[in-house]
Parts: sequence; C-alpha cells; structure tokens
Amino acid sequence: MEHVMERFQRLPLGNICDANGKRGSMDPAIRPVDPSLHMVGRAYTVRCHPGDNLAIHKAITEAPDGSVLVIDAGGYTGGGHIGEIMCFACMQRGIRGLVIDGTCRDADDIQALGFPVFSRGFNPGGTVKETVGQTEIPIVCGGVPVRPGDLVVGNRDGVVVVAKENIEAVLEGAEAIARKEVRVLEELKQGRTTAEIYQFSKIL
Ligand SMILES: O=C([O-])CC(=O)C(=O)O
Ligand SMILES: [Mg+2]
Repeated sequence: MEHVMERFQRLPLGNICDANGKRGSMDPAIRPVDPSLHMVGRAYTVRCHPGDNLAIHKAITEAPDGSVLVIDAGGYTGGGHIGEIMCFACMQRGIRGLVIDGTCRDADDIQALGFPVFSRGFNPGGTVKETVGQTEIPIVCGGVPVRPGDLVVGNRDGVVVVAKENIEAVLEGAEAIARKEVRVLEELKQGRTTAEIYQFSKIL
C-alpha cells in the first residue's frame, strides 16, 4: 500500500479525478492551510457536533498511522475546531493529514508544523468539548460521501476521494492519463493545436 500512496502522491489531482469518473472532488471552499503540501492516506472518518471538537480528540487517539482524518463538522464556521495542539498530536500518532468541513485556527503554527490541513478557512473562536460524536462511520465532507478506508488525496488543487474498491483501477487510469498528457504536450511543442490533437476539428 505504501507504494500505491507514493504513486498517488505524484499524480495531478485532475488526472485522479478524471480516472475516478470525474467524481470525488470536494467543494473548493475547502482549502489547504499550506498549498505547498501534498497529502495522501486512508480516511478515518469523524462526525463531530458543530462547534464541539471532542470527537476529533477521540479520533486522534484511535486512528491508525497512515490515516487522514476526514471530519464532518456540518460546515460550521463559528469557531476553530482544530489548531496547533491537535495537529501536533496528529503528527505524533502518524496521522498523515486532516480534512474538515468546518473551520480551524492557529494558521501560522499549523503551517510551521508542516502538517497538511484542509478546511473552510479559519476562525480563532473556541469550541466546546462535550459531545463524543461518531468515528468510522460513512459521512459527507465537502459534498462528497466518504467511508472509512477510502483514499483521500489533497494538494493546492483541493481534495479528491476515491472509493476503497476502486483504488487500483483509478491509480492505473490516472497514470495512463498522465502519460497521455506528456504526449499531448510534446505534440503542442511540435506546433499542433489542441483542436487537432483531440480531433475537435470535426466539431469546431
Ligand atoms: O484546543 C482547541 O480547541 C483547538 C486548538 O486551538 C488547538 O488544537 O491548538
Ligand atoms: Mg490552539
């Protein structure tokens, strides 16, 4: 699986998404704290009560290393559910990154840690720690259904989710698309147009 993760990490998200039937891309309002970071791992899912981060603390203690925490916080933007402390705790547990349908805080410190976080922006406001919530259940995050063990890939383009049953097929399809794009770029350098290469001249 490690090799598979490395291969995914090298691929453009657009190629992965196209090979995934053009599906699986989250709402682009979910943005990386640090656009230079790449993230890939298996989803460990969390549903927390909006404005309450206790379920995320639970997930940090439970998730196996190599996981990406994918958190449905109901799109709540009234407080920062995660910050520097929780991201550092994730790193110590071998968690590869975190996606939250909600806001985080401590942006400068998270960036300094080099831990990949994707969120609906920031809010320095606090959250309560009262409701245990649920982990390892099917959720929706950024408009995309996510189940435990699905593959999650993120970079400055956004976040794409690949169903666990399709990981191998999507990887091979995305690599084939990437190879084809190398050939297209070569043909463009030789002076052909996209209309010629893609044979749009029949309809354009
Ligand atoms: O403690 C919190 O609620 C979130 C936070 O700021 C941190 O993890 O550093
Ligand atoms: Mg903090």
